Amino acid sequence: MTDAEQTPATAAEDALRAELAIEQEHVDRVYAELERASVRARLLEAEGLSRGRTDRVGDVRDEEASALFERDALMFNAARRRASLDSQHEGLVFGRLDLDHPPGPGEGREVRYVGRLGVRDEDYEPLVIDWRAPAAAPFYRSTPVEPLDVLRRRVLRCRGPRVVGVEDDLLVPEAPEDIVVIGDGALMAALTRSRGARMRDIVATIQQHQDEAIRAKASGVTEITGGPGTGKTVVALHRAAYLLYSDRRRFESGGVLVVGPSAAYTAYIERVLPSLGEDSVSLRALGDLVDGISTDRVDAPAAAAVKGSMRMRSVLSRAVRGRDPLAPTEFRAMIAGHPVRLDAGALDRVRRQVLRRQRRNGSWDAAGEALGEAAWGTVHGGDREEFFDAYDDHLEVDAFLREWWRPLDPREVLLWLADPEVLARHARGILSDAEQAEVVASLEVALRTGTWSVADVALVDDLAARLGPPVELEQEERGFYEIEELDATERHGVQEVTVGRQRLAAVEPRAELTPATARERLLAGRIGEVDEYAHVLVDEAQDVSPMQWRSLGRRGRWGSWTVVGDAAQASWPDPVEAAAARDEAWGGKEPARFHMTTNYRNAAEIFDYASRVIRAAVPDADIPQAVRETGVDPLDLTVPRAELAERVVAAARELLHEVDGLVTVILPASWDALRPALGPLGDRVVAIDPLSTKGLEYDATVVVDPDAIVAETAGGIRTLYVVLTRAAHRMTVVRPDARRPDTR
Ligand SMILES: Nc1ncnc2c1ncn2[C@@H]1O[C@H](COP(=O)(O)OP(=O)(O)OP(=O)(O)O)[C@@H](O)[C@H]1O
Repeated sequence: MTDAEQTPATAAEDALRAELAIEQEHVDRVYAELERASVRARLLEAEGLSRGRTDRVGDVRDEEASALFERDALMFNAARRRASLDSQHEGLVFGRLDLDHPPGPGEGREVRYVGRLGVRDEDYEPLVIDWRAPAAAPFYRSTPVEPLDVLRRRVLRCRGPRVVGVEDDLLVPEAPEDIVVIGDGALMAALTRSRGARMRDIVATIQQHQDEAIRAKASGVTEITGGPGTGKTVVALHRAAYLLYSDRRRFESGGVLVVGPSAAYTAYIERVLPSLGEDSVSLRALGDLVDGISTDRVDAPAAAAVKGSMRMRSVLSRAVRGRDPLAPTEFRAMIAGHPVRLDAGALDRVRRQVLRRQRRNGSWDAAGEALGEAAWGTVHGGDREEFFDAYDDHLEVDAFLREWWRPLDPREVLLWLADPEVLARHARGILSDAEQAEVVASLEVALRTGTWSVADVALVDDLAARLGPPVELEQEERGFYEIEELDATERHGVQEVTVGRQRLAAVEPRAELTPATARERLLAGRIGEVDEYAHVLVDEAQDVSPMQWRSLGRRGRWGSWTVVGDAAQASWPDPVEAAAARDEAWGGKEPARFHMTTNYRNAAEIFDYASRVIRAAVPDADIPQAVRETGVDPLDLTVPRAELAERVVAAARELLHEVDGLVTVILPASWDALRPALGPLGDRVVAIDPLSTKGLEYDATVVVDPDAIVAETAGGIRTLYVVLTRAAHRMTVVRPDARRPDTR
């Protein structure tokens, strides 16, 4: 076939083949260089010389700093990460820029490759530039209006080391002859692809406005807002990777904490940072924020609202200063020949006096001294020094203190509030009777099920901060051996033993070993101390309660913040109180704000449907622009209530034919019984409750009974809006007919 006879289709295929071959050649060079680096790294390691970490210093915005990178160390890192990149079938090299610099220094043509990490050849020439380096910025920043010397931006699609596709954007009105342009643009290609069970990184197609948020300055607070699907989460994660790159010393040693609403969310995003080469970031759900507790159980909305409110602060403060229900209410002893008696009122005064200045768990000595002074105050006559010598060595005093001032576990203090009388004492004038009843009922659920709720975690954290870290009491020799022996006697059926006047709890099995009862399960293990971070990234910030903001604030006291949210998706009932708590957590810093306005997730038809729903209820909702049309409207089916289950199954089955990825059926609690009916459809169909869909996305969704979703969740219509914006490609809504009787 001559050139003249070649059809347009074959010409395009030939052009593509030729371009793929050119790119493959470069990618092969990169992998060969990495192979050499990996051999060198192994040698270094064998010699014990490897540091395993780059020595980067300063801010990489300063191009000069790149000269400080130590090549071998950099390459070691690169080699170490290659294995994980290969296993994920992600491209190490994903971009190419063809630049044409104007006359002056460095004028003329230049080709730059952009990838997940920087690789240099033996002459220190860059083969690939790390996407976060300043030299890669034009890859994200160039536009036809401001091309930044870029002629063509090319996205390479690789499977492992193999180049399988390219997509080009031309940045100048007309391409020079040698510049071939392929495809319709990488962004649309990426958005049309099927979604997996895990979020993917977007390094190859970050948009200009997203790049600005990613590279925003590292200090202070960066706030990213925008409607559903605008890339807030994925941008924030790329920002975390950028911060680690730009100031690794500060952020790797200080730590970066990423917090999301649920364990399902952290599982969904967990691949993004490793695929960008960062695995030193700590991902936590709000229910896992405190070491020693891990939960995803949520309270009923009314209880969660009370427990998350700032008013709980005062209740907890009173509880910590209040009387330990297990503490003795009288102190009696014969000290240096003086009978001493302190009643409950006197003991209360001593306790309040100590706690005015010190935290409970760190004040054993102070409590002992104050008790001694109070005891001495009741003695008439006698020698003070003699009295205190006897007091200090008195076994009964020690035994009393061990009960009266025992170290308190914050979880135990929270459980005190399950007693309505105790709660009423501490919550008087703060919580209404109905609110107190909610708290009691929710703690009863904890005691019944042996599981904390997500809202409890912030309360435990607050109490832990008030109580101070638990201290191990020194074991008196006598007590120590006896307690050990008591464990043995228990095995012989001994139920209760007394040392002096102290009853020991030796009969209780150790919670960590045999968490038999629900209460023991609640108290098993230990509450860890607060880890502080150099950067805290909070996603779905609109749902964080005031008490949860306090927990986060403790972790980011000295750090910088990235906060991501959309008020229209909020399920927290008091946004004003939450905003005040949030500002307090940030230390009153004024945020740098970035607002995202393009919805990259939903097909325009799906998002139109969702935005009509939210606009009716929240006219000022932040509505982004959806960029991708499929030509297929969502289906909205009203079916007889008795047929709902089979119609949902049929809808899910239908969608399985239309998409490649997951079909997710979103079920309000009242339709939860429908789950087993979905089982036979296989593992591409999953069922989930409305609240757990926060931050997630699927190829297709079946939304069951939207009115029930509104009625049964704290966020009401806002939760429904979240649910309606989860599908990328297809959505079917199935609602029971309210007018038809419940029969076929
Ligand atoms: N530049 C981009 N290139 C390719 N895909 C993108 C880009 N920006 C966003 N996306 C995709 O759009 C989808 C939505 O992104 P993301 O989940 O971060 O949005 P969000 O604003 O956090 O949404 P929501 O608030 O609804 O949870 C994701 O699949 C993400 O990968």
